[in-house]
Amino acid sequence: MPRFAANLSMLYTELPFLDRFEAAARDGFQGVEFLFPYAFAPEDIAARLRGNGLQQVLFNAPPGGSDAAGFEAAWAAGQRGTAAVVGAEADFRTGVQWALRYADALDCPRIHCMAGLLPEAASADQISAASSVYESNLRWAAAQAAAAGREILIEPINPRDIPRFFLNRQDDAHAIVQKIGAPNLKVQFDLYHCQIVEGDVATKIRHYLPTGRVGHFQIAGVPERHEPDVGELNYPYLFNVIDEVAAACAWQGWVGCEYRPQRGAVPAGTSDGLGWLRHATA
Ligand SMILES: O=C(O)C(=O)[C@H](O)CO
Ligand SMILES: [Mg+2]
Repeated sequence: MPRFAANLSMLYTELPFLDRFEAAARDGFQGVEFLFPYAFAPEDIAARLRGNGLQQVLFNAPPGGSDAAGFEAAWAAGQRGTAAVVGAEADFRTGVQWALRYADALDCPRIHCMAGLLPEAASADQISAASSVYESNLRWAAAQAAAAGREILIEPINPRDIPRFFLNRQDDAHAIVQKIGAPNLKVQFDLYHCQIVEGDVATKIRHYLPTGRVGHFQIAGVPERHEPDVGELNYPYLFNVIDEVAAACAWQGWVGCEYRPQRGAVPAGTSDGLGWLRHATA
């Protein structure tokens, strides 16, 4: 079975953030991911990782803004990344530098750089300008990350959850990664978003995983974004597909569990809903 990482921004939210690490380890996770570490000192997060025998496998570069308070304010104001946002190039670079410092402290191999939003009713010229900024920002970020031994990931996100998000489709993500051609620039393949936007998920795993351009998977039930055993995707089948293809191409990444638990009562809500994980790893 794939290696599963708990997404601590969505799982265990019944607990304070720093206590979620222990809860994840107690449930058998060996890796964790989350959106943003910037509200906490890197050494405090590193201590929780070490103390619970966990690996940090992924987190996001800031969503906008230029310092820790600004990052939180940007997220609260609806900013969803700066990589493809014309005029936000300085914030993008500052954000990547912050992320690389945290990645070093947390020994985290991957950083997700969210693309950000297009303007309302974007014209063809505005879309083309966003594409150019996206390409030059990602080239720069991949070079910075390569020097630090890290990967940069980009993720297609469905436009129902994030209207006007610049990157929605797997083929568009792979096209930009191929065009830039940096070996440490990869795609974060979130099966939840893929199913909502385009479907044909198993075939896309078989097509894209062997290219070497997939850096990470994420999962959730569709359409409610609850546990993976709730909804229209057959995850036991998809886990077998990932296993089979990963073995054939020696892929050794992680599958992030990025869903909102629906089962059980607080405080055991997240753990109660992990029957799917116990079944998958039995
Ligand atoms: O929303 C998702 O699927 C993600 O993975 C982002 O990192 C969070 O917006
Ligand atoms: Mg995701």
